[in-house]
Order: sequence, then structure tokens, then C-alpha cells
Amino acid sequence: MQHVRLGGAALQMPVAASCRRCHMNSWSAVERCYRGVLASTSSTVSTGASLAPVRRVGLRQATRAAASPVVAVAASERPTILVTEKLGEPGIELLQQIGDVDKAYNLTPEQLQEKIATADALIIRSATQVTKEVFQAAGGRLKVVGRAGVGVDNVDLASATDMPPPLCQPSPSTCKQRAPHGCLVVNAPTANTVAAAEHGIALICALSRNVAQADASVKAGKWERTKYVGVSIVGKTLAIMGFGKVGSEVARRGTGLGFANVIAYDPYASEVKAAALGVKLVSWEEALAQGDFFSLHMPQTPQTKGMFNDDAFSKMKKGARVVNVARGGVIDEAALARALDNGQVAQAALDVFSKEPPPPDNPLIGRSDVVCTPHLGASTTEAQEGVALEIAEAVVSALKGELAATAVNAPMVPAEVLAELQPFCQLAQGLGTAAVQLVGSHGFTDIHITYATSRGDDLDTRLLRAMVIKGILEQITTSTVNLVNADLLAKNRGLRIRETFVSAEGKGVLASLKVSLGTSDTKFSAALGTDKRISVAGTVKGTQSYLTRVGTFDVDLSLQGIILLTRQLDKPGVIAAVANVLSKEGVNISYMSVSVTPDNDAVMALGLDQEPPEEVLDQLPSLEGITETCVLAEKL
Ligand SMILES: NC(=O)c1ccc[n+]([C@@H]2O[C@H](COP(=O)([O-])OP(=O)(O)OC[C@H]3O[C@@H](n4cnc5c(N)ncnc54)[C@H](O)[C@@H]3O)[C@@H](O)[C@H]2O)c1
Ligand SMILES: O=C(O)[C@H](O)COP(=O)(O)O
Repeated sequence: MQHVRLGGAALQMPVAASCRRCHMNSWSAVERCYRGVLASTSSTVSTGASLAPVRRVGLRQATRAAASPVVAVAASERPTILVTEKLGEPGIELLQQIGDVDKAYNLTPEQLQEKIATADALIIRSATQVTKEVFQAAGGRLKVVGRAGVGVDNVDLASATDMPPPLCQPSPSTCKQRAPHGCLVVNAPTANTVAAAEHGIALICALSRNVAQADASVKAGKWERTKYVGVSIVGKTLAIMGFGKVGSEVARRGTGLGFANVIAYDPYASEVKAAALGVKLVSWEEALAQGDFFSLHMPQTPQTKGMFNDDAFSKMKKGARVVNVARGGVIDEAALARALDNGQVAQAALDVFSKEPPPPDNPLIGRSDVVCTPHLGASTTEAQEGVALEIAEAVVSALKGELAATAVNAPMVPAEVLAELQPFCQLAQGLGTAAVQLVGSHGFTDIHITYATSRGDDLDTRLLRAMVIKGILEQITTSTVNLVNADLLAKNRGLRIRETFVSAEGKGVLASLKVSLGTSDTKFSAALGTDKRISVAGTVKGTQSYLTRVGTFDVDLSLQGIILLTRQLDKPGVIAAVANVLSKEGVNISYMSVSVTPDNDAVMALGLDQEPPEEVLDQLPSLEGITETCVLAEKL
């Protein structure tokens, strides 16, 4: 017998001539199939997103969150590394030390599918779409995709994780149980942060002094000194919308530019971190009302998509200025064009667009009051060298079969721990996702996880804790959370994590799990426990996760799909009135659970088959007896 270390687990397996699962012979075939067993023991787990102005959260989403624990497979021979977008030379040199680098830029989707079958690793930036078809065309050879930058929105992570194995795909005669082979995806999350922040600052300055327009005018032979009078920055308020890595670097620089105030809206940011940078965290409404310049730095998620819409622009000061180096989709582009038309927004500077490159009919690119750059945020020599090195190191270690610290789709966990705790992963992530949805606009400060277990503090909580953090942070950041980075990401955000064990004799490894968040503000007051913290608890019945408690109210319904929570007086007709409003719109109720206190306060939890339209949700609070409502929804 030989011990093989896979993703941190020492597994015993025979150095066999052929694999019992697919009959492939050779050591690597056995290894690959064994890894497939690991991967296939996990199921797709849930996530979604939730943001303060929106009331939706995903409890089950199968793309970015597909958390099958894939591990990198060591390449046996000198690997081929396909690079499809320009990568800094230091990175190329590092890659050449261990493999053959094939630089092939500007490939069509068809050409990429053709070439990918020859590659062990693929390195991309934001322009290469790595689709399901690409992973299928890889035929199992591709071991790692390296994204030289932050955003992995152009990589189909679910397909990467579930990539079919080589040779034994998909012939039932050679492999009866299809085991996902998995392709590791790694990114370079930090090396371009400063470059993006500097570009944001450059656009703020360019906008305030009409640099781009005046340049074009002079080059057109004109000398229009009165036309291009600008506005000063001094004395103005800079509103940072999204106070993460890039946003906080813009804030740091904004103070030095002379802005009188730098404020930030980010419901999940740490007040301590903001205060240390001299930044005041404010609510969405306050930010819109106070900002003169808006610099956008939130990730694009289903919840942030189009959050700068007609309503948002109408709440800004007349003549506000908007800069976007985040993602094009956070702005409703037609709404911005309308706001510019009526002078509500004076000018905008955009590095990113909902579709890139923007088609000629994009309502913003032809305007003289809009400055555009072609997604240049990360494009400095220094950032590209840094990103190239960061990604080359990650790809090299992945190809060597080592742990990749910036793995996007690879929680590493010993097989025996995985097998035991896997049923509780979905619960842990679902509770994290539900809890963060209940947070109000002031964010939260810490996470407290309570495990009811017969193991006491012998329980290995790394995986469950990571899944709770994943459920919370993947709703609100660009980070992809896994076992490797979960604690660090939480720490970096100033989130304290506390774990408590309560005894649950005879109930198996985990009887129940509770997640509570420290906050002064909630969207659903019934979610506040007696300790004035938002708390949700759940359990696993069979293989299914159940929500069993919201605040001090007992509930009992499947923790998936769309959940409508209502708080109400316990009196005849209230439940029927809610059901009536839903049924009129054809919204089916599949589960229901009502919890009542002695003083007639009740919480009802309804599992719905589809998301209720906004008009329906708007009617509910006005029904007699209903005091508050909240939806935990998903978007598949
Ligand atoms: N233009 C470029 O070339 C370029 C370069 C780097 C990053 N980016 C983009 O910039 C954005 C920020 O990147 P980052 O590295 O700072 O990410 P990050 O995850 O460090 O920060 C994102 C922040 O947004 C906050 N947030 C989430 N939802 C929010 C909401 N509804 N309202 C306000 N804040 C919200 C999060 O709490 C987090 O603090 C991302 O979209 C990223 O893709 C663009
Ligand atoms: O997500 C990122 O890192 C930035 O948007 C930069 O993208 P790029 O590498 O294509 O410039």
C-alpha cells in the first residue's frame, strides 16, 4: 500500500495496474479516479446574494458556488500551458521553467475549443470566455485555469468543477459511474487592486477637468478655453460605493486629493477599518444624498445588477458625477443616459460596460458628457507584472499538485472529514446565506457559530465554518470562499468568528447548527434573538437541510428555494389573507410553518415555488395583522 496525499488527506490506495471504477490502467488513472470519488461525494451547495437595498438572497445556486472539492492533478510530463491573452513577461518566464508555453491570442471560440485539447493549463484575462463547451473540448486533459486578475465571471466554474474525466468519459461500458474529474480554477486577486484604484482616481480627475474632451478638441484644431471650465474637487464629497479592496484604496487616495469628506456605502464593511482611513460609513440613502462624486466598487451579483437605476440617480444631488471601474452591469445604462439627459448626473466616466466591447448602440459611449476607457483598470505595467507572477506561481503550484492559495473552486478537506460532514455543508452555507440576508443597512460585526454535537470541541469544524463564511461572504464580495481562504477573508474584513459547542448526546455528529451575526440593525426584527443578535438555526433530516429557528421563533421548513417570512398577530384571517394575495398571482405555497408566542406574536415561514412579483410583496405589509415581511429568495 502507498500513502497518497490528496488535498491534504493521506489516503490509502493500491498502486494498482488498473482502476476498478473505469478500468483505466496506470498510476495516474487510478489517482484521477480516486479524486473523482472525493469530488463525487460532495453535492452542489447553495449560495446567492443579498444587499441592503434589495431583499433577495440565494439559498441554492449551482454556478459560482458549485463547491465540489476538486484538487489539482500533478502533470506527469512537461505540461503545455496555453496563454490566450497577453501576460506579463515575468510570468511567462516562470511558466517556461516548468512547461511549454503556447501563446495564442485573439482565438475565436471555435479555435479555443480546438486548441484546448492540447493544454494542461490555460491562462486568461477577462476577454476569454471559458465555457462549458471549452471544458468539454478539453477532454479531461486540462488541469488548471489561471485567471490573471480578479473577476472569474468569464469562467464557467460549475463546468470546471464537474469536468468529465479523460478516457472514461462518457462511455458506460468503460466507466459505469461517471466521476467528475474537476479542473482547478485559480485567480490573482490582489495584484491589480492599486491599479484599479489609481484608474478610478484618474477618471475622477479627468472628469472634473474635462481632460479627455479638451484633448480631443485641441487635437481637432480648436482652442475652447471657456467651454471646458471644470469643477474643483476641494470641498466636495466623494462617495465610495463598495468599500472592499479597490474602494478602500480609492478612499485612501481621495483624502489626499482634497475632498472635504470621503464617505462610503457598504453594508458589509468594517467600521473600524473605515474609521482608520478617515472614512465615514453611511447608509445607501445618505450616500446618494451627500455624494458629489460617486466611485463604484461593488462586485456584480444578481443583487447589485442595475442598482444604479432611475431611482438611485433621482436621489443624488443634481449635477452629481459618477465613475465606474467595477463592473458595467451595476449601472442601468439606459437610466444613466436619462439622468445625463436631464442634468441629474452632470458627467460620468466608465471603464466597464454591461457588454464589452460596448456595441455601437450603447446609449453612453457616443456622449460628450461621458468619458470611456476600454476596461483599463488593471492595465499598468506594474499591475500586469504582478498579476502575471501571481497567476504563474498559482498555476505552477497547481500543476505540481500543491495547494493553491488562490483556488477559486477547491475546498481542500480530508476525505473522512468530508464524508462525515458533507450533509451539513449545505446547511452551513444556507444558514450563512439566510443570516446575511436578514442584516439591515448597518452591516454586521462578527459571526458566532454554535454546533450542537456529541463530539464536543473534538468536532473538526474547518469545513462547516468555511461553508458558513462562504454563505455569508459570497453574497457580498467578489471573493470565492473555500477552505483555504475562508478564515483569512473573514479576518481581512474585520469579522470576528466565535464557535461554541453545546452537547447533543446520541444525535450523531451534528444535531443542529446556529449562525448568529452581531448587528444593530435588521430587516426582520423577529430574527433578533434575546441577545439582540440576528440568528438562524437549522438541522439536516435525511439529506435535506431544514431551517428550524429564526430569532426566538421555531420554524420548520426546507432551507432551499424561496422562503417568505412574515411577522404577524396570531388572529383569524391573517394567514388566509397572505395566502390569498399569493394565490391571486399564482404563487404556490409548498411548505408552511407558524410559530406563536403566548402574547399572540407569530412568525410564519412559507416555502414558495416561485419568487413573488414585487407588486405582491408590496401588498403584504399593508394586510391587517402583518407587522413585517422578508423574502429569502434564490435566482438560479
Ligand atoms: N476595471 C478593472 O479593470 C477592475 C480591476 C480590479 C477590480 N475590478 C472590479 O472592481 C470591483 C471591486 O473589486 P475588489 O477587489 O475591491 O472586490 P472586494 O470583494 O474586495 O470588494 C467589494 C466590496 O463591495 C461590497 N459590496 C457588496 N455588495 C454591495 C452593495 N450592494 N453595496 C455596496 N457595497 C457592496 C462588499 O462588501 C465589498 O467590500 C469588482 O467588481 C472587480 O471585478 C475592476
Ligand atoms: O477582474 C479584474 O481583475 C479586472 O476587471 C481586470 O481585468 P483584465 O485582466 O481583463 O484587465
